[in-house]
Order: sequence, then C-alpha cells, then structure tokens
Amino acid sequence: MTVADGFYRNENGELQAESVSIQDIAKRFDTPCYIYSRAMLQENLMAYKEALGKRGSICYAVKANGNLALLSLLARFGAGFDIVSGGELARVLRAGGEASRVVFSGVGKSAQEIRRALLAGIRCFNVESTAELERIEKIASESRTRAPIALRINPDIDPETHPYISTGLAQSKFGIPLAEAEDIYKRAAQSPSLAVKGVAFHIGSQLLSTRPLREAAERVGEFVAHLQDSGINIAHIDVGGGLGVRYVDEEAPDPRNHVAAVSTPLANLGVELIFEPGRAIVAEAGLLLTRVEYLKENGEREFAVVDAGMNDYLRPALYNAEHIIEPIILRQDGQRSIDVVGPICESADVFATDCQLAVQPGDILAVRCAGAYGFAMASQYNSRPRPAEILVDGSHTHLIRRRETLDDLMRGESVFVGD
Ligand SMILES: Cc1ncc(COP(=O)(O)O)c(C=O)c1O
Ligand SMILES: N[C@@H](CCCC[NH3+])C(=O)O
Repeated sequence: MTVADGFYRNENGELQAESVSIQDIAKRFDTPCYIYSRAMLQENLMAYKEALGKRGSICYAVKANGNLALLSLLARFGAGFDIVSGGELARVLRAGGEASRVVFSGVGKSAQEIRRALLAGIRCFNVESTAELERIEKIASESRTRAPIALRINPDIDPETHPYISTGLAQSKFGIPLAEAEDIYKRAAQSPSLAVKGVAFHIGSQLLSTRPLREAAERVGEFVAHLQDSGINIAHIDVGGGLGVRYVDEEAPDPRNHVAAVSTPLANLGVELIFEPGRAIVAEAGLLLTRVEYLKENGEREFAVVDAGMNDYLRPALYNAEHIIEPIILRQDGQRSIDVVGPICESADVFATDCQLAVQPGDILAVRCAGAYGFAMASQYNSRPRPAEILVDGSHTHLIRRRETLDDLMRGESVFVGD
C-alpha cells in the first residue's frame, strides 16, 4: 500500500479511508470526528527511518498528535519520542513507549516534570536556559543521580515559515544563543550531577525549504567540532523536526531531502543524529469529517455552516492555514463559491473562504491533512465536547477516542454551595 492509498476516491467517486467508506464512518460515529489511516502513519514513519538508516533515530514529536493508539503504533514501528510536558511523558509511557528513547524539549519544564522524567529514565533533557540547567542539576543532585543533557542552541536562522511557528531566530524565546553555549557546556561537563550527551536545535515548523535546515546544521556542526576540540564529548545532535507538508499545492521536501540537508554538514563529526518530526508523520494521515448543518447567504457571500468549529480544528483560525475541503460524495451540479464556517461565536471561525463546492445541508465534508495539530489543539470552547478519533486499519475501524459527553465537559467542576 502506498501513501496515496490511505484516503482516495473509489470507482464511484466516493472518498474512502483505506478499505472503508468514509460516509459509513460518518453514519456510525457521527460528526465531527477525526479519521486516521494506519497505513499512512506507518509509511510516513518508515520513510524517515529508511532515509536515516543507521545514522540515527526518530523521536516523533508527541505534540503533533498524542493519541495513545497512534503513539503505541509508532512505538511498535520503532519510534522514540520528543515530549514537551509531563503529560506527554505519561502518554508515551501509557502507550508502551520506552523512557530511554524519550527526549524532553520545552522552555518551561517544571520541577515536578523534571523529577518525573529523571525518575522514569529519559534519554535526554534538551535544556533551554541556564536557569533550567541549574534546576535540573539541583534535582539530579538531590536524587543522587546524573541527568543526561543537551543544550538547545538557537542558531539564529530564519526558517521562512509562519511567524507563530518560527523558533530559531535570535528574538525567539527558544534555545540558548550560540555565543553563550560554550561556557555553559564547560560548566555542565564539570558537574557530578549532569552528563553531557548532545547538542539540540529546532528552527521552526512547516518548513518548505531545506536551505534553512542545512544552514542551521552547518552552524551547529561548526560549534560541535569546536566543543569536541575542547574535550567535551558530544554523542548526538538532535536536529529537531519541522519538515513541511503539502496542505494545498505547496511543494514540500520529503524526508530524504530533510535527512540529506541536515546530515551532510554533520557527517564527519561521528555523532548519532536524532530527528523529531511531528507534522510530517501524522498530518496527511488524518482528516477531519464535518457535516453541513445549514446554507445561508449574507449579502454577496454564501456560507456552509458546518458542525466542526475552531475549537475542533484551530489551524485556519490561528494561522490562516489553508486546507483542501471536499465532499465525501461528489454532486454533479451546483458548484459555486462558498465560505465554509463553523458554529463558534468568533469571526475567525472560518475553515475556508471562496471554496468551489457543490453542497447541500447534510452533506459530509473532509478537511484533508488534519492529522497534525488537529485534535491536539482542540478545546471545549463554547462548551463543545471534543470530537471522536477513529483509526482505520485496512477494512477495520477502531474508535480510539470516544466523543466527549456533557459530563466530560463539566468533569471536576462543582456548583457554588456557599452563601
Ligand atoms: C522542539 C521541537 N521538536 C519537534 C517539533 C516538531 O515539529 P514539526 O511538527 O514541525 O515536525 C517541534 C514543533 O515545531 C518542536 O518545537
Ligand atoms: N501548532 C502548529 C505547529 C507548532 C509547532 C510547535 N513547535 C501548527 O499547527 O502548525
């Protein structure tokens, strides 16, 4: 099976997920819901693993999609994990992932998160500031252990992507400036509570050119050579993730391009490489299903009001992200310009403007390429229960997260009973 086979139109023009009719999924599980293709997930991970070969390993970025079923599949296919919170660590462990294959990124690790990760025996903390390093050192010392660390370097490279998802520019909150890193490494190397393992960087997400990735690798590679000359042993370089995908008509590099761009400048350093792809593994492997509730016209515009909102899928509202939106069953006539909008009381709750669609109320639409940063960023805004997630595996469908109920919405809250 190839990636193209995950979601495709059958001979009747109806959209399928692997061997299952998506119209049937909508009937059985209701909308809105997320559908994932196991074959695509596996193929996307394998593409990275094959491109990388023995040069390193993959630590899938859990933030892109942390569903337990997907994590357990990825662990089974041989992935390690990049986490950014104690919650993500708990998910990985619950899904059967190995702590020894977990790297911990993020600028705000709490003392409790550090303690738990240390106790679990993670592979490496990607440290983002001197203050964080001191906290990790103190906790490791109190626990009479050595914390494995890498410093996340901010290489000051423009990744040429949306400003909200650029992370490797000098003005960004992420990482440690290159000019300060050497002294911090020298100090860390002397500490009985720290074990220097590597160097890390990550410059941004949805990157459509490998040039900034190559430049960042060159800059970090020179720094690592210098560290090695100064007697600091660096066993791995964590090169982050960030590979973009084709949402509409973008030309996205593939994992081979990513691996080549980054590994070439680092080839002579004798270090293991860690890649942290998120989006490139899950985005295309997922879609969001939604039903047209109403058609309405306001002045010159026609709207299809659908039952998914920005609470279910935030990317269009937050980043003006564009996605292909298409009916599961195509209608012959009536194609016209329509804005696809959600039910949330916010003007940003728009999935697409000026979409060429032939739709009627009750029709089911697919928002393609929604597997990454989809459910992961869903909320209960407007007191809407979050949607179900369904995994398709050949001719089998698995409900891997049930739709939330109204009880779920209010779990943990209480009405005020005082005077
Ligand atoms: C440290 C780190 N690693 C990996 C990723 C995964 O990025 P992407 O989903 O763009 O591959 C991110 C998010 O951009 C990140 O912040
Ligand atoms: N949430 C972002 C990606 C964030 C990357 C986090 N480092 C998106 O949907 O594009």
